[in-house]
Amino acid sequence: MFRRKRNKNKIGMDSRKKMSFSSCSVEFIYMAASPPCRAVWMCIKELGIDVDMRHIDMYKKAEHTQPWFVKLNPQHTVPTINDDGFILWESRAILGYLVNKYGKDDRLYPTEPQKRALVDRMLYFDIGTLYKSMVDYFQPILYMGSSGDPQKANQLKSSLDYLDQYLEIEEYVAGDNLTIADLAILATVTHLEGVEWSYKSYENIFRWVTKLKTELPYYNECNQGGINMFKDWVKLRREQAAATAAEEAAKSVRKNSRT
Ligand SMILES: N[C@@H](CCC(=O)N[C@@H](CS)C(=O)NCC(=O)O)C(=O)O
Repeated sequence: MFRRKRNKNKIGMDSRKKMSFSSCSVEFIYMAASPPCRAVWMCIKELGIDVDMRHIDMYKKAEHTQPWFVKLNPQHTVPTINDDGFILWESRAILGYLVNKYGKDDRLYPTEPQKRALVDRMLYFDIGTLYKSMVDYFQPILYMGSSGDPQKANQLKSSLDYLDQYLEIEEYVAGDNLTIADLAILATVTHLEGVEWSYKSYENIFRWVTKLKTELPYYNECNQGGINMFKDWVKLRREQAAATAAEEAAKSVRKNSRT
């Protein structure tokens, strides 16, 4: 287990925001554009707890590679929390921990075994199927300029089909009230807005997202800025990929005209 003493002075105060609700000692290290971070942020709001928010810029400054952060989390992923020396990463583990430790009741993460199993099933569905298929499809496009593997696109579509089926019979993804599985999956699905992949044709998903966007008073605060940040980054990556392709084409024309 990673435990570190909390040392506020090591971490610059400029990037910190204090959220004041009921008192706790959690430091939340996040990047707004990251879906797992948005999920944890929504959970913090839902629980009404007081956290120190530390934003790190992974896009322009690669702050997640700085020694202080790698020392804290060798996997250098956000979200990461520091709860008075208890360090935890992996968003779905963080969601469960925050509710277990700070929830006034077990509504967001039921303790009754079968109810909890249904929430866990959807959290595992998210990390192993839905979020995974989204990353598998979009990462080669955004990082390597690939045009997109149709087989991976189909995997993403079938993950969305499964979710759409689940939501045909349920109000929320794991039953008839909001749980941490909704927060995780809401953050995943809305990430598609950043790459302009429409999920409107998945009627039940669209209805559920629209409902949560109006039902959760903190939705915009925790999500909209991050989705826009991601959108800008996607635009930049696409422009860079187009410029590289144009340069390669010009090189090849020059080479052919010489031979
Ligand atoms: N399964 C992890 C995924 C975390 C993750 O990959 N976060 C990305 C941002 S969305 C990250 O920190 N990437 C930096 C890196 O992997 O070095 C979770 O849910 O927390």
